Amino acid sequence: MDKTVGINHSENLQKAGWRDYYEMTKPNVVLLLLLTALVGMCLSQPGWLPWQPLVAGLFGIGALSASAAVINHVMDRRIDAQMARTFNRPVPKGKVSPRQALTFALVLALLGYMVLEIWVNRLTALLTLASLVGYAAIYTLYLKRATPQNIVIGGLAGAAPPLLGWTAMTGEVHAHAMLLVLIIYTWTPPHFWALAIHREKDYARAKVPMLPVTHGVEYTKVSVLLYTVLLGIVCLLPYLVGMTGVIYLAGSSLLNAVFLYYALKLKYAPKENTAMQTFKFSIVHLMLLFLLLLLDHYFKFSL
Ligand code: HEM
Ligand SMILES: CC(C)=CCC/C(C)=C/CC/C(C)=C/COP(=O)(O)OP(=O)(O)O
Repeated sequence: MDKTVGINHSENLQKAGWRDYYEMTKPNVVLLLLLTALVGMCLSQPGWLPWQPLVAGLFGIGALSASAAVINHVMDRRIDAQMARTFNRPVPKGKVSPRQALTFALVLALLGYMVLEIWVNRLTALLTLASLVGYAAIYTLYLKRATPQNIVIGGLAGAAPPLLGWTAMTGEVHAHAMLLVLIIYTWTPPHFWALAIHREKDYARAKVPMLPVTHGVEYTKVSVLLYTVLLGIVCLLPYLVGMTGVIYLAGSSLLNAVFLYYALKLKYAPKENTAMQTFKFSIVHLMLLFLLLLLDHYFKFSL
């Protein structure tokens, strides 16, 4: 059955509540982004963090990320209306008008930017704003519709938060922060393409040129596998440059072995739900990987 309904133009058919606004901020994604920003903050220095850049930094990065997510809901409303996964979102449903959503996004962005500028530093404010533009404008408005490499290029915006956390504490870009960015950047293709394989028909119907639509599911599975191997190598770098210790090395190797198992299964012995399982595991993988970085860091300083 075709569950998609198209945009509901009869204004406010159902009244919008705070839950609709909350949903548009992609809260689970923003929470994980904030964990990676927090890890960037913690790894930038030994011992306890100063509370002002900690609280203001997380608030500002969170508010600008949420704003980017709301803008994505507005700009993608026509695409979202055609996909089973997204047709029920507040904007395509007509619960929140594009103008209301954009006003909400503007308030979040102004608030977030001001907090970063006043209580953190200008470098962090500008880099976070650049990430918002990278995701909400460059990825959403252009790349997503233009090329199957959309998420590879656009992934840089979502990978930025560890660097944003680091600069919030130190005011400087550091090579160790760039390694954390590189990890998320390499993680993004298997994270997203696993889901895109599962939702290939959705994307085809909405005419979004995602890799499984343009190059086929088998080609995408090979790409997931290759990026997962690359991720395993990139995850070794923090240990090899002396940034982390053996706790991280052992834990991350285990996580990457499990990710590789899913990627191999997806290519060579898939069941109906393997793609979705791989996508779900990617989220657990990134969360545990960044928690491991924290554990490893504080263990080193407690010795
Ligand atoms: C260009 C980069 C990215 C793309 C295209 C992408 C794509 C997606 C998509 C389409 C979903 C929705 C799945 C659904 O609704 O069932 C999703 C979910 C998710 N993504 Fe990503 N993602 C990207 C980067 C990231 C980053 C950087 C993070 C965090 C560090 C992240 C964390 C998550 C989380 C936590 C979910 C689950 C959300 C939920 O269950 O509500 N993603 N991703
Ligand atoms: C300031 C800053 C760090 C900004 C980055 C913000 C951000 C929310 C990044 C996450 C990337 C993401 C969820 C992409 C999916 O978009 P999609 O349109 O492909 O997925 P959808 O179909 O679920 O909307």
